[in-house]
Amino acid sequence: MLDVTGITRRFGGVTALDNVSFRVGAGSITGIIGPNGAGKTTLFNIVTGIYTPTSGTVHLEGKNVTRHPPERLAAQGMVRTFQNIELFGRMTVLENVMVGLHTKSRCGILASALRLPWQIAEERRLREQARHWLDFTGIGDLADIEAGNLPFGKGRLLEIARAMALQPKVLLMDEPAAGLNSRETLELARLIQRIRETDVTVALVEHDMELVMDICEAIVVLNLGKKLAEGTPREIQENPDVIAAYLGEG
Ligand SMILES: Nc1ncnc2c1ncn2[C@@H]1O[C@H](COP(=O)(O)OP(=O)(O)OP(=O)(O)O)[C@@H](O)[C@H]1O
Repeated sequence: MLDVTGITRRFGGVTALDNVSFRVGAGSITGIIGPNGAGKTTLFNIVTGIYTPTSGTVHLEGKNVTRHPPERLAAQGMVRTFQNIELFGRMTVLENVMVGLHTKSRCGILASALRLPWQIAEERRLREQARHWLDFTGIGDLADIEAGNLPFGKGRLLEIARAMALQPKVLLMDEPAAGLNSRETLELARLIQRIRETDVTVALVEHDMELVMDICEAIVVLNLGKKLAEGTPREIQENPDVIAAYLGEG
């Protein structure tokens, strides 16, 4: 589904990533982990088109998408969520999802202001889709409140609803559990599993080991810019190099 091959990224004299390759299998939940400074964020930003690699390629379903900007990647089926949630605080929860849908619809926000009959029908269709994804993430009852008034954990669910509304093939999540309490993290785990059940491939960068070990079937470990290991949660937990890298961190 997603093939990352030989990615290197240098920032001046610092090699943040050194020849990193891995594959995210279709229909999998894949975790990318590693101690602080391992290169996870840099890798994520390269895969999602925010940074360009110094060398290496990214393929989505066999197509070379290296250096495609985020909007183009979204249209091709790769959508991401951010660690720092970016919502439109003065819009309602429902409108936040609809804004994303408008970018895909033939009816832009300005055009829809003209209120022609087909535009009204289109608007209704987008509203129903947006409601569907709010229900899916469990915040349908909050549709009409201002997004700025959402508690943090619900904001994260809204961001996921907004990403899912774009109907990605692969969803990349940047530390989805950051800032969540243990109950919210458990709910997030179940939600990510339900996302996968809708045939969306998931890759996540995450510090919460319990979450990663619970839901990922494949894990890639980075350390000091290099791929240290990859395998099942069990293989990773038993890998002496991985244990040493994490002990070294503490
Ligand atoms: N824009 C930049 N300019 C210079 N160096 C950078 C830049 N971005 C990252 N680096 C360096 O690249 C290395 C990898 O950083 P990165 O943020 O990708 O790691 P990380 O695994 O995401 O860490 P953390 O878990 O702490 O978020 C670090 O040495 C960092 O200092």
